[in-house]
Amino acid sequence: MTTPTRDRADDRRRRPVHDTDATSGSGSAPGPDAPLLSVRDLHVHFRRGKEILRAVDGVSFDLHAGRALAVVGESGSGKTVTARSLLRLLPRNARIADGQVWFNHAAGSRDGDQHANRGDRPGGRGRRDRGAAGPRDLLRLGEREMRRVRGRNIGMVFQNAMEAMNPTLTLERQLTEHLLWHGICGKAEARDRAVRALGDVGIPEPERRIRTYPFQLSGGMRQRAMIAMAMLTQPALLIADEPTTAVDVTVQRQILDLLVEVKNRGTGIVMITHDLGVARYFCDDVVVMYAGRVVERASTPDLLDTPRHPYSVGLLGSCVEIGDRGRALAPIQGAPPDLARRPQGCAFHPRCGMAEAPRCLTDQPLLPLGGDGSGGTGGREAACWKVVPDA
Ligand SMILES: Nc1ncnc2c1ncn2[C@@H]1O[C@H](COP(=O)(O)OP(=O)(O)OP(=O)(O)O)[C@@H](O)[C@H]1O
Repeated sequence: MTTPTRDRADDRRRRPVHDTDATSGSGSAPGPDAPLLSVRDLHVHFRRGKEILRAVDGVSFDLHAGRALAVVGESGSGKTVTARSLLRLLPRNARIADGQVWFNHAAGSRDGDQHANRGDRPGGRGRRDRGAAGPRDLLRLGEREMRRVRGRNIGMVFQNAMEAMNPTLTLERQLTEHLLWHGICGKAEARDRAVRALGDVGIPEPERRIRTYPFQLSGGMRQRAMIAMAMLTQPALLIADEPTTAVDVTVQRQILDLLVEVKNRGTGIVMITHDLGVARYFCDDVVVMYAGRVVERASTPDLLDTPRHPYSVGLLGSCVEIGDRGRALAPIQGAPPDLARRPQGCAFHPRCGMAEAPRCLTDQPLLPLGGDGSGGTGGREAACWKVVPDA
C-alpha cells in the first residue's frame, strides 16, 4: 500500500491557471518502454460566469497494451471529461489547463507502418505514420496531427452510436470513407474490409446490412457497427464511454465479449462505466474518481473486493452487482461538492464517516503522480489519510 504523499502536483496546483492551451506541462517524456498511455496531472476547467469549474483536477493513470482500465465514480465526477480530454474532443467552453497525455503507440501497435499511408487519403498523404516513433504528448500535437491519431491510432466508442455515426450516410459510406481518410487502403479494398469488419462484430448478413443507414439498425446492432468502425484501423487504444449502458443485458454481454476479443488482440481499453459488474467482468484495473480527482487506483479484484478509500467503499455499498441478492444498499450520504467550490482538505470529508479533524479537513491527500495501481508503481494506492485497514 502506498501512503498518500504530497508531491510535485501539489505545488503545481497552487500555480495560477494558464491562459494558453495546455502548453505548460513540463514533465519529461517517458522512454520507449513506457505504457501505452500515461496520463499525468491532467487539469480541465470550465468557465461558469466568473468562476472556474475544475472538472478534472490533477488526474494521473497508466494503461498498458492489452489491458482494460475502468474509470468509475458518481455522475459528475469527471469521467467523460477525462476521456474526451485524451482525444481533445471537449466542449468549446472547456480548457485543458495543464498536464500531459503520453501515448506510446509503439507499445500497442499492430498496425504500425503496415498501414503506412498509401497516398490516397486527404490527411497526410504519402508520409510514414509517425505514431510509431515513441511516446508523444497528445496535448501538444498540432490539430492536423491529432486528427490523424484520432480514429486511426485511438478508436472511440460512445454510449450512443448515433453520436458517433452520421445518420444521413449508409454504413458503407461511413466505413469506407473512414478507411480512405486514414489511408489504410485504396477504394477497391475498402468495401471488402468494411463488410468483413461488420461480420467480425457479429452483424448478420454484412453484405446486405452495409447498405443500411444507422437508424435502420437495432440499438445493439448500431453499437456493434460503431465498434466495427472504431476497430477498422486496428487502433492501439480504444476509449469506450459507457458502451453498454443503452442496450439490454443480453446485448451488453455480447458487446463485452466483443471487447474482450479486441483486448486480447493487444488493444488497450479505457472503459468509462457506472456498472461495477462491467468493470469486474471486463477490466483488469480500476481508477475511482471523485470530484475530478482519482482517489483510488488498484487491480479490479483488489478494488472491488477490498476497497481502501472510504469513497470507494461507499460507491461499492451503493451499487448492485450480480450475486448481491439480499444485500442492503447503503447509498453515500450527501452530494458531491460544487466543483467551483471544492472543500478544503479532502473533498470527500463532508460525506466521510472516517474523516478526522484537523488533517482531513485541511490537507488534501494526493496519489503519487504515476502508476496504474497494479504494477506501474508497485501496488494499490488510495488518496486518503485514513485508508480503510485490511479486513
Ligand atoms: N459543457 C459543460 N459545461 C460546463 N460544465 C460541464 C460541461 N460538461 C461537463 N461539465 C462539468 O464537468 C463535470 C464532470 O462532467 P463529466 O461529464 O465528466 O462527469 P461524469 O463523471 O462523466 O458523469 P456521468 O457519469 O453522469 O456521465 C460535471 O460536474 C459538470 O459540471
